[in-house]
Amino acid sequence: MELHVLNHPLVEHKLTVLRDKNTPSSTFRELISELVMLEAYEATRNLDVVDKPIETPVAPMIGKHIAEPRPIIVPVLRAGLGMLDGMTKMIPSAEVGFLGMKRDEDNPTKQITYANRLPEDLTGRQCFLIDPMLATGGTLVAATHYLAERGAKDITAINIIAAPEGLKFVQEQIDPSIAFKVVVCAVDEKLNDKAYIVPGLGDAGDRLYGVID
Ligand SMILES: O=P(O)(O)OC[C@H]1O[C@H](OP(=O)(O)OP(=O)(O)O)[C@H](O)[C@@H]1O
Ligand SMILES: O=c1cc[nH]c(=O)[nH]1
Ligand SMILES: [Mg+2]
Repeated sequence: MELHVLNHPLVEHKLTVLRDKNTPSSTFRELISELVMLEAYEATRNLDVVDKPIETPVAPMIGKHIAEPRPIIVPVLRAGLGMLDGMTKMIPSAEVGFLGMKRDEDNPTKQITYANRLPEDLTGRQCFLIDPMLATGGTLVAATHYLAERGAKDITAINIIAAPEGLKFVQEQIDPSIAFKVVVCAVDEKLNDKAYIVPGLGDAGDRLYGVID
């Protein structure tokens, strides 16, 4: 597993505003979108491209173009949806698949998968799993298995904040034959007794969309 932590003053500034409990949902949504665009720069460093001959107004040249099959972005609902608009701005030609997963808060290492809308065959596709929080790592492992069962061999997870415990769990659980990368803005201190990231930012889904249960 390859881990990239964005070390950048702009990221640190935006993250601090994001974490602040007094930041309203409207600003929280904008910041998530801006942060994922900055992460996308690192996350897409190995995006497959092919030569593309074009003519500028001055001369012909061979440029680069995103290769087929198109990359696929998979937001993990709900909170991952908050990162979708930033990702599709950065890769407008990507396809989007959906995975609805929710932690069982009475047993946070368990997830309930309540929705999926993904191509059956992901062979040869570069996949980008987006979800703001990597806490116990259970959701990311389950989502990665889901994609791997469909043939995905190149998966990049883009999270805003990760916990060290979750990163360790993911590292242990992901099949080493998968090219697997995790890009995060910060690795926090620890999990609390409810498996929330400390200091974290609280429940990302609730801060984006409100408390529904
Ligand atoms: O690493 P884990 O311990 O699995 O926790 C991380 C998961 O928890 C949150 O989703 P949540 O279950 O709160 O669902 P929501 O997005 O609908 O709020 C978050 O968006 C991740 O999907
Ligand atoms: O801190 C956490 C842990 C899981 N899910 C969240 O949204 N936040
Ligand atoms: Mg939630």
